[in-house]
Amino acid sequence: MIRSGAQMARRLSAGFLSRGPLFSAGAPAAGVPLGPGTVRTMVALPWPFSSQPRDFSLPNSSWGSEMMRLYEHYNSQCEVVTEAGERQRGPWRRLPSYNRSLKYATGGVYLSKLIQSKARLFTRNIRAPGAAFEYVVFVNKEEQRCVCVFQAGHLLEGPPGHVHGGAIATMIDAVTGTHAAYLSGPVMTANLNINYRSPIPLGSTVLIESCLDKNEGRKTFLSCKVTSTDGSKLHTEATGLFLSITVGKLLGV
Ligand SMILES: CCCCCCCCCCCCCCCC(=O)SCCNC(=O)CCNC(=O)[C@H](O)C(C)(C)COP(=O)(O)OP(=O)(O)OC[C@H]1O[C@@H](n2cnc3c(N)ncnc32)[C@H](O)[C@@H]1OP(=O)(O)O
Repeated sequence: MIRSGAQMARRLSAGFLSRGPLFSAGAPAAGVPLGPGTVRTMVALPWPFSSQPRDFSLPNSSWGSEMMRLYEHYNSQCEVVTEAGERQRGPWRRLPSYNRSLKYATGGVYLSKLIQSKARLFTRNIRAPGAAFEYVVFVNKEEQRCVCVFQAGHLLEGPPGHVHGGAIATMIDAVTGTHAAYLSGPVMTANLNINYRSPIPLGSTVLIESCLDKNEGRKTFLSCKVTSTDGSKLHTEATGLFLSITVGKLLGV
């Protein structure tokens, strides 16, 4: 059956809307029950021999002690054990991250084929662990807050020994954009306003925090701070405006 671009966009749009949040990843997390009596475990085979997509938000050998400490801090709050010994979802949720982000977003596989099969998420296309953007994003739905633990690799140098301002802007866009998409569905960055307050040493781990300021119709306003991991040093602050878009907009119909 031949469909017009507009028909295809409507179908995809309906698919996105009816199939839940963008971040229901294609591959289930480790140990997630799939149905009565079945538990699929995502075995940590050394990439690239695994048939599963690589989730870049999981620890790898390049992560330093501070990156690991903060990962464990937030990850331990993704699941809590009640007094009765039951496991329950905690206040935080780790968002998976793939280099074909659209393909592994719910319903995105068709869209990723239509747009460009070779497309890769900019921050996730350098294979060497630790060379560039190492990060993991956690969201707290109740507090409408998002935290990213970011370790900046040697390929991101700008001023000698420090992180390039464009790489910092990239991470701010990625974190606030992910947060906006989590809150509001498909969005595009309309405005980013960034103030650089103190340089980030290359190789260091920093925290990038995004908070919802307000929602007004199609507009999601967020503010963002990049700080040292103990919060004592402010590196960068930013505000962002994201506009909700239809899938048709991405397809240009
Ligand atoms: C399907 C997705 C699944 C994804 C699942 C995986 C997720 C994996 C996470 C990856 C995370 C990476 C996140 C990267 C995100 C980018 O980097 S996006 C790339 C950079 N951004 C762009 O290229 C956007 C380019 N600009 C545009 O396409 C269009 O201008 C926009 C932003 C879509 C807006 O166009 P529009 O929809 O026609 O809206 P328009 O009618 O012009 O304006 C609507 C309202 O917004 C206001 N407005 C528009 N622009 C502005 C502005 N710059 N400043 C202030 N107000 C503005 C207007 O004044 C108007 O206000 P009202 O009059 O309604 O009060």
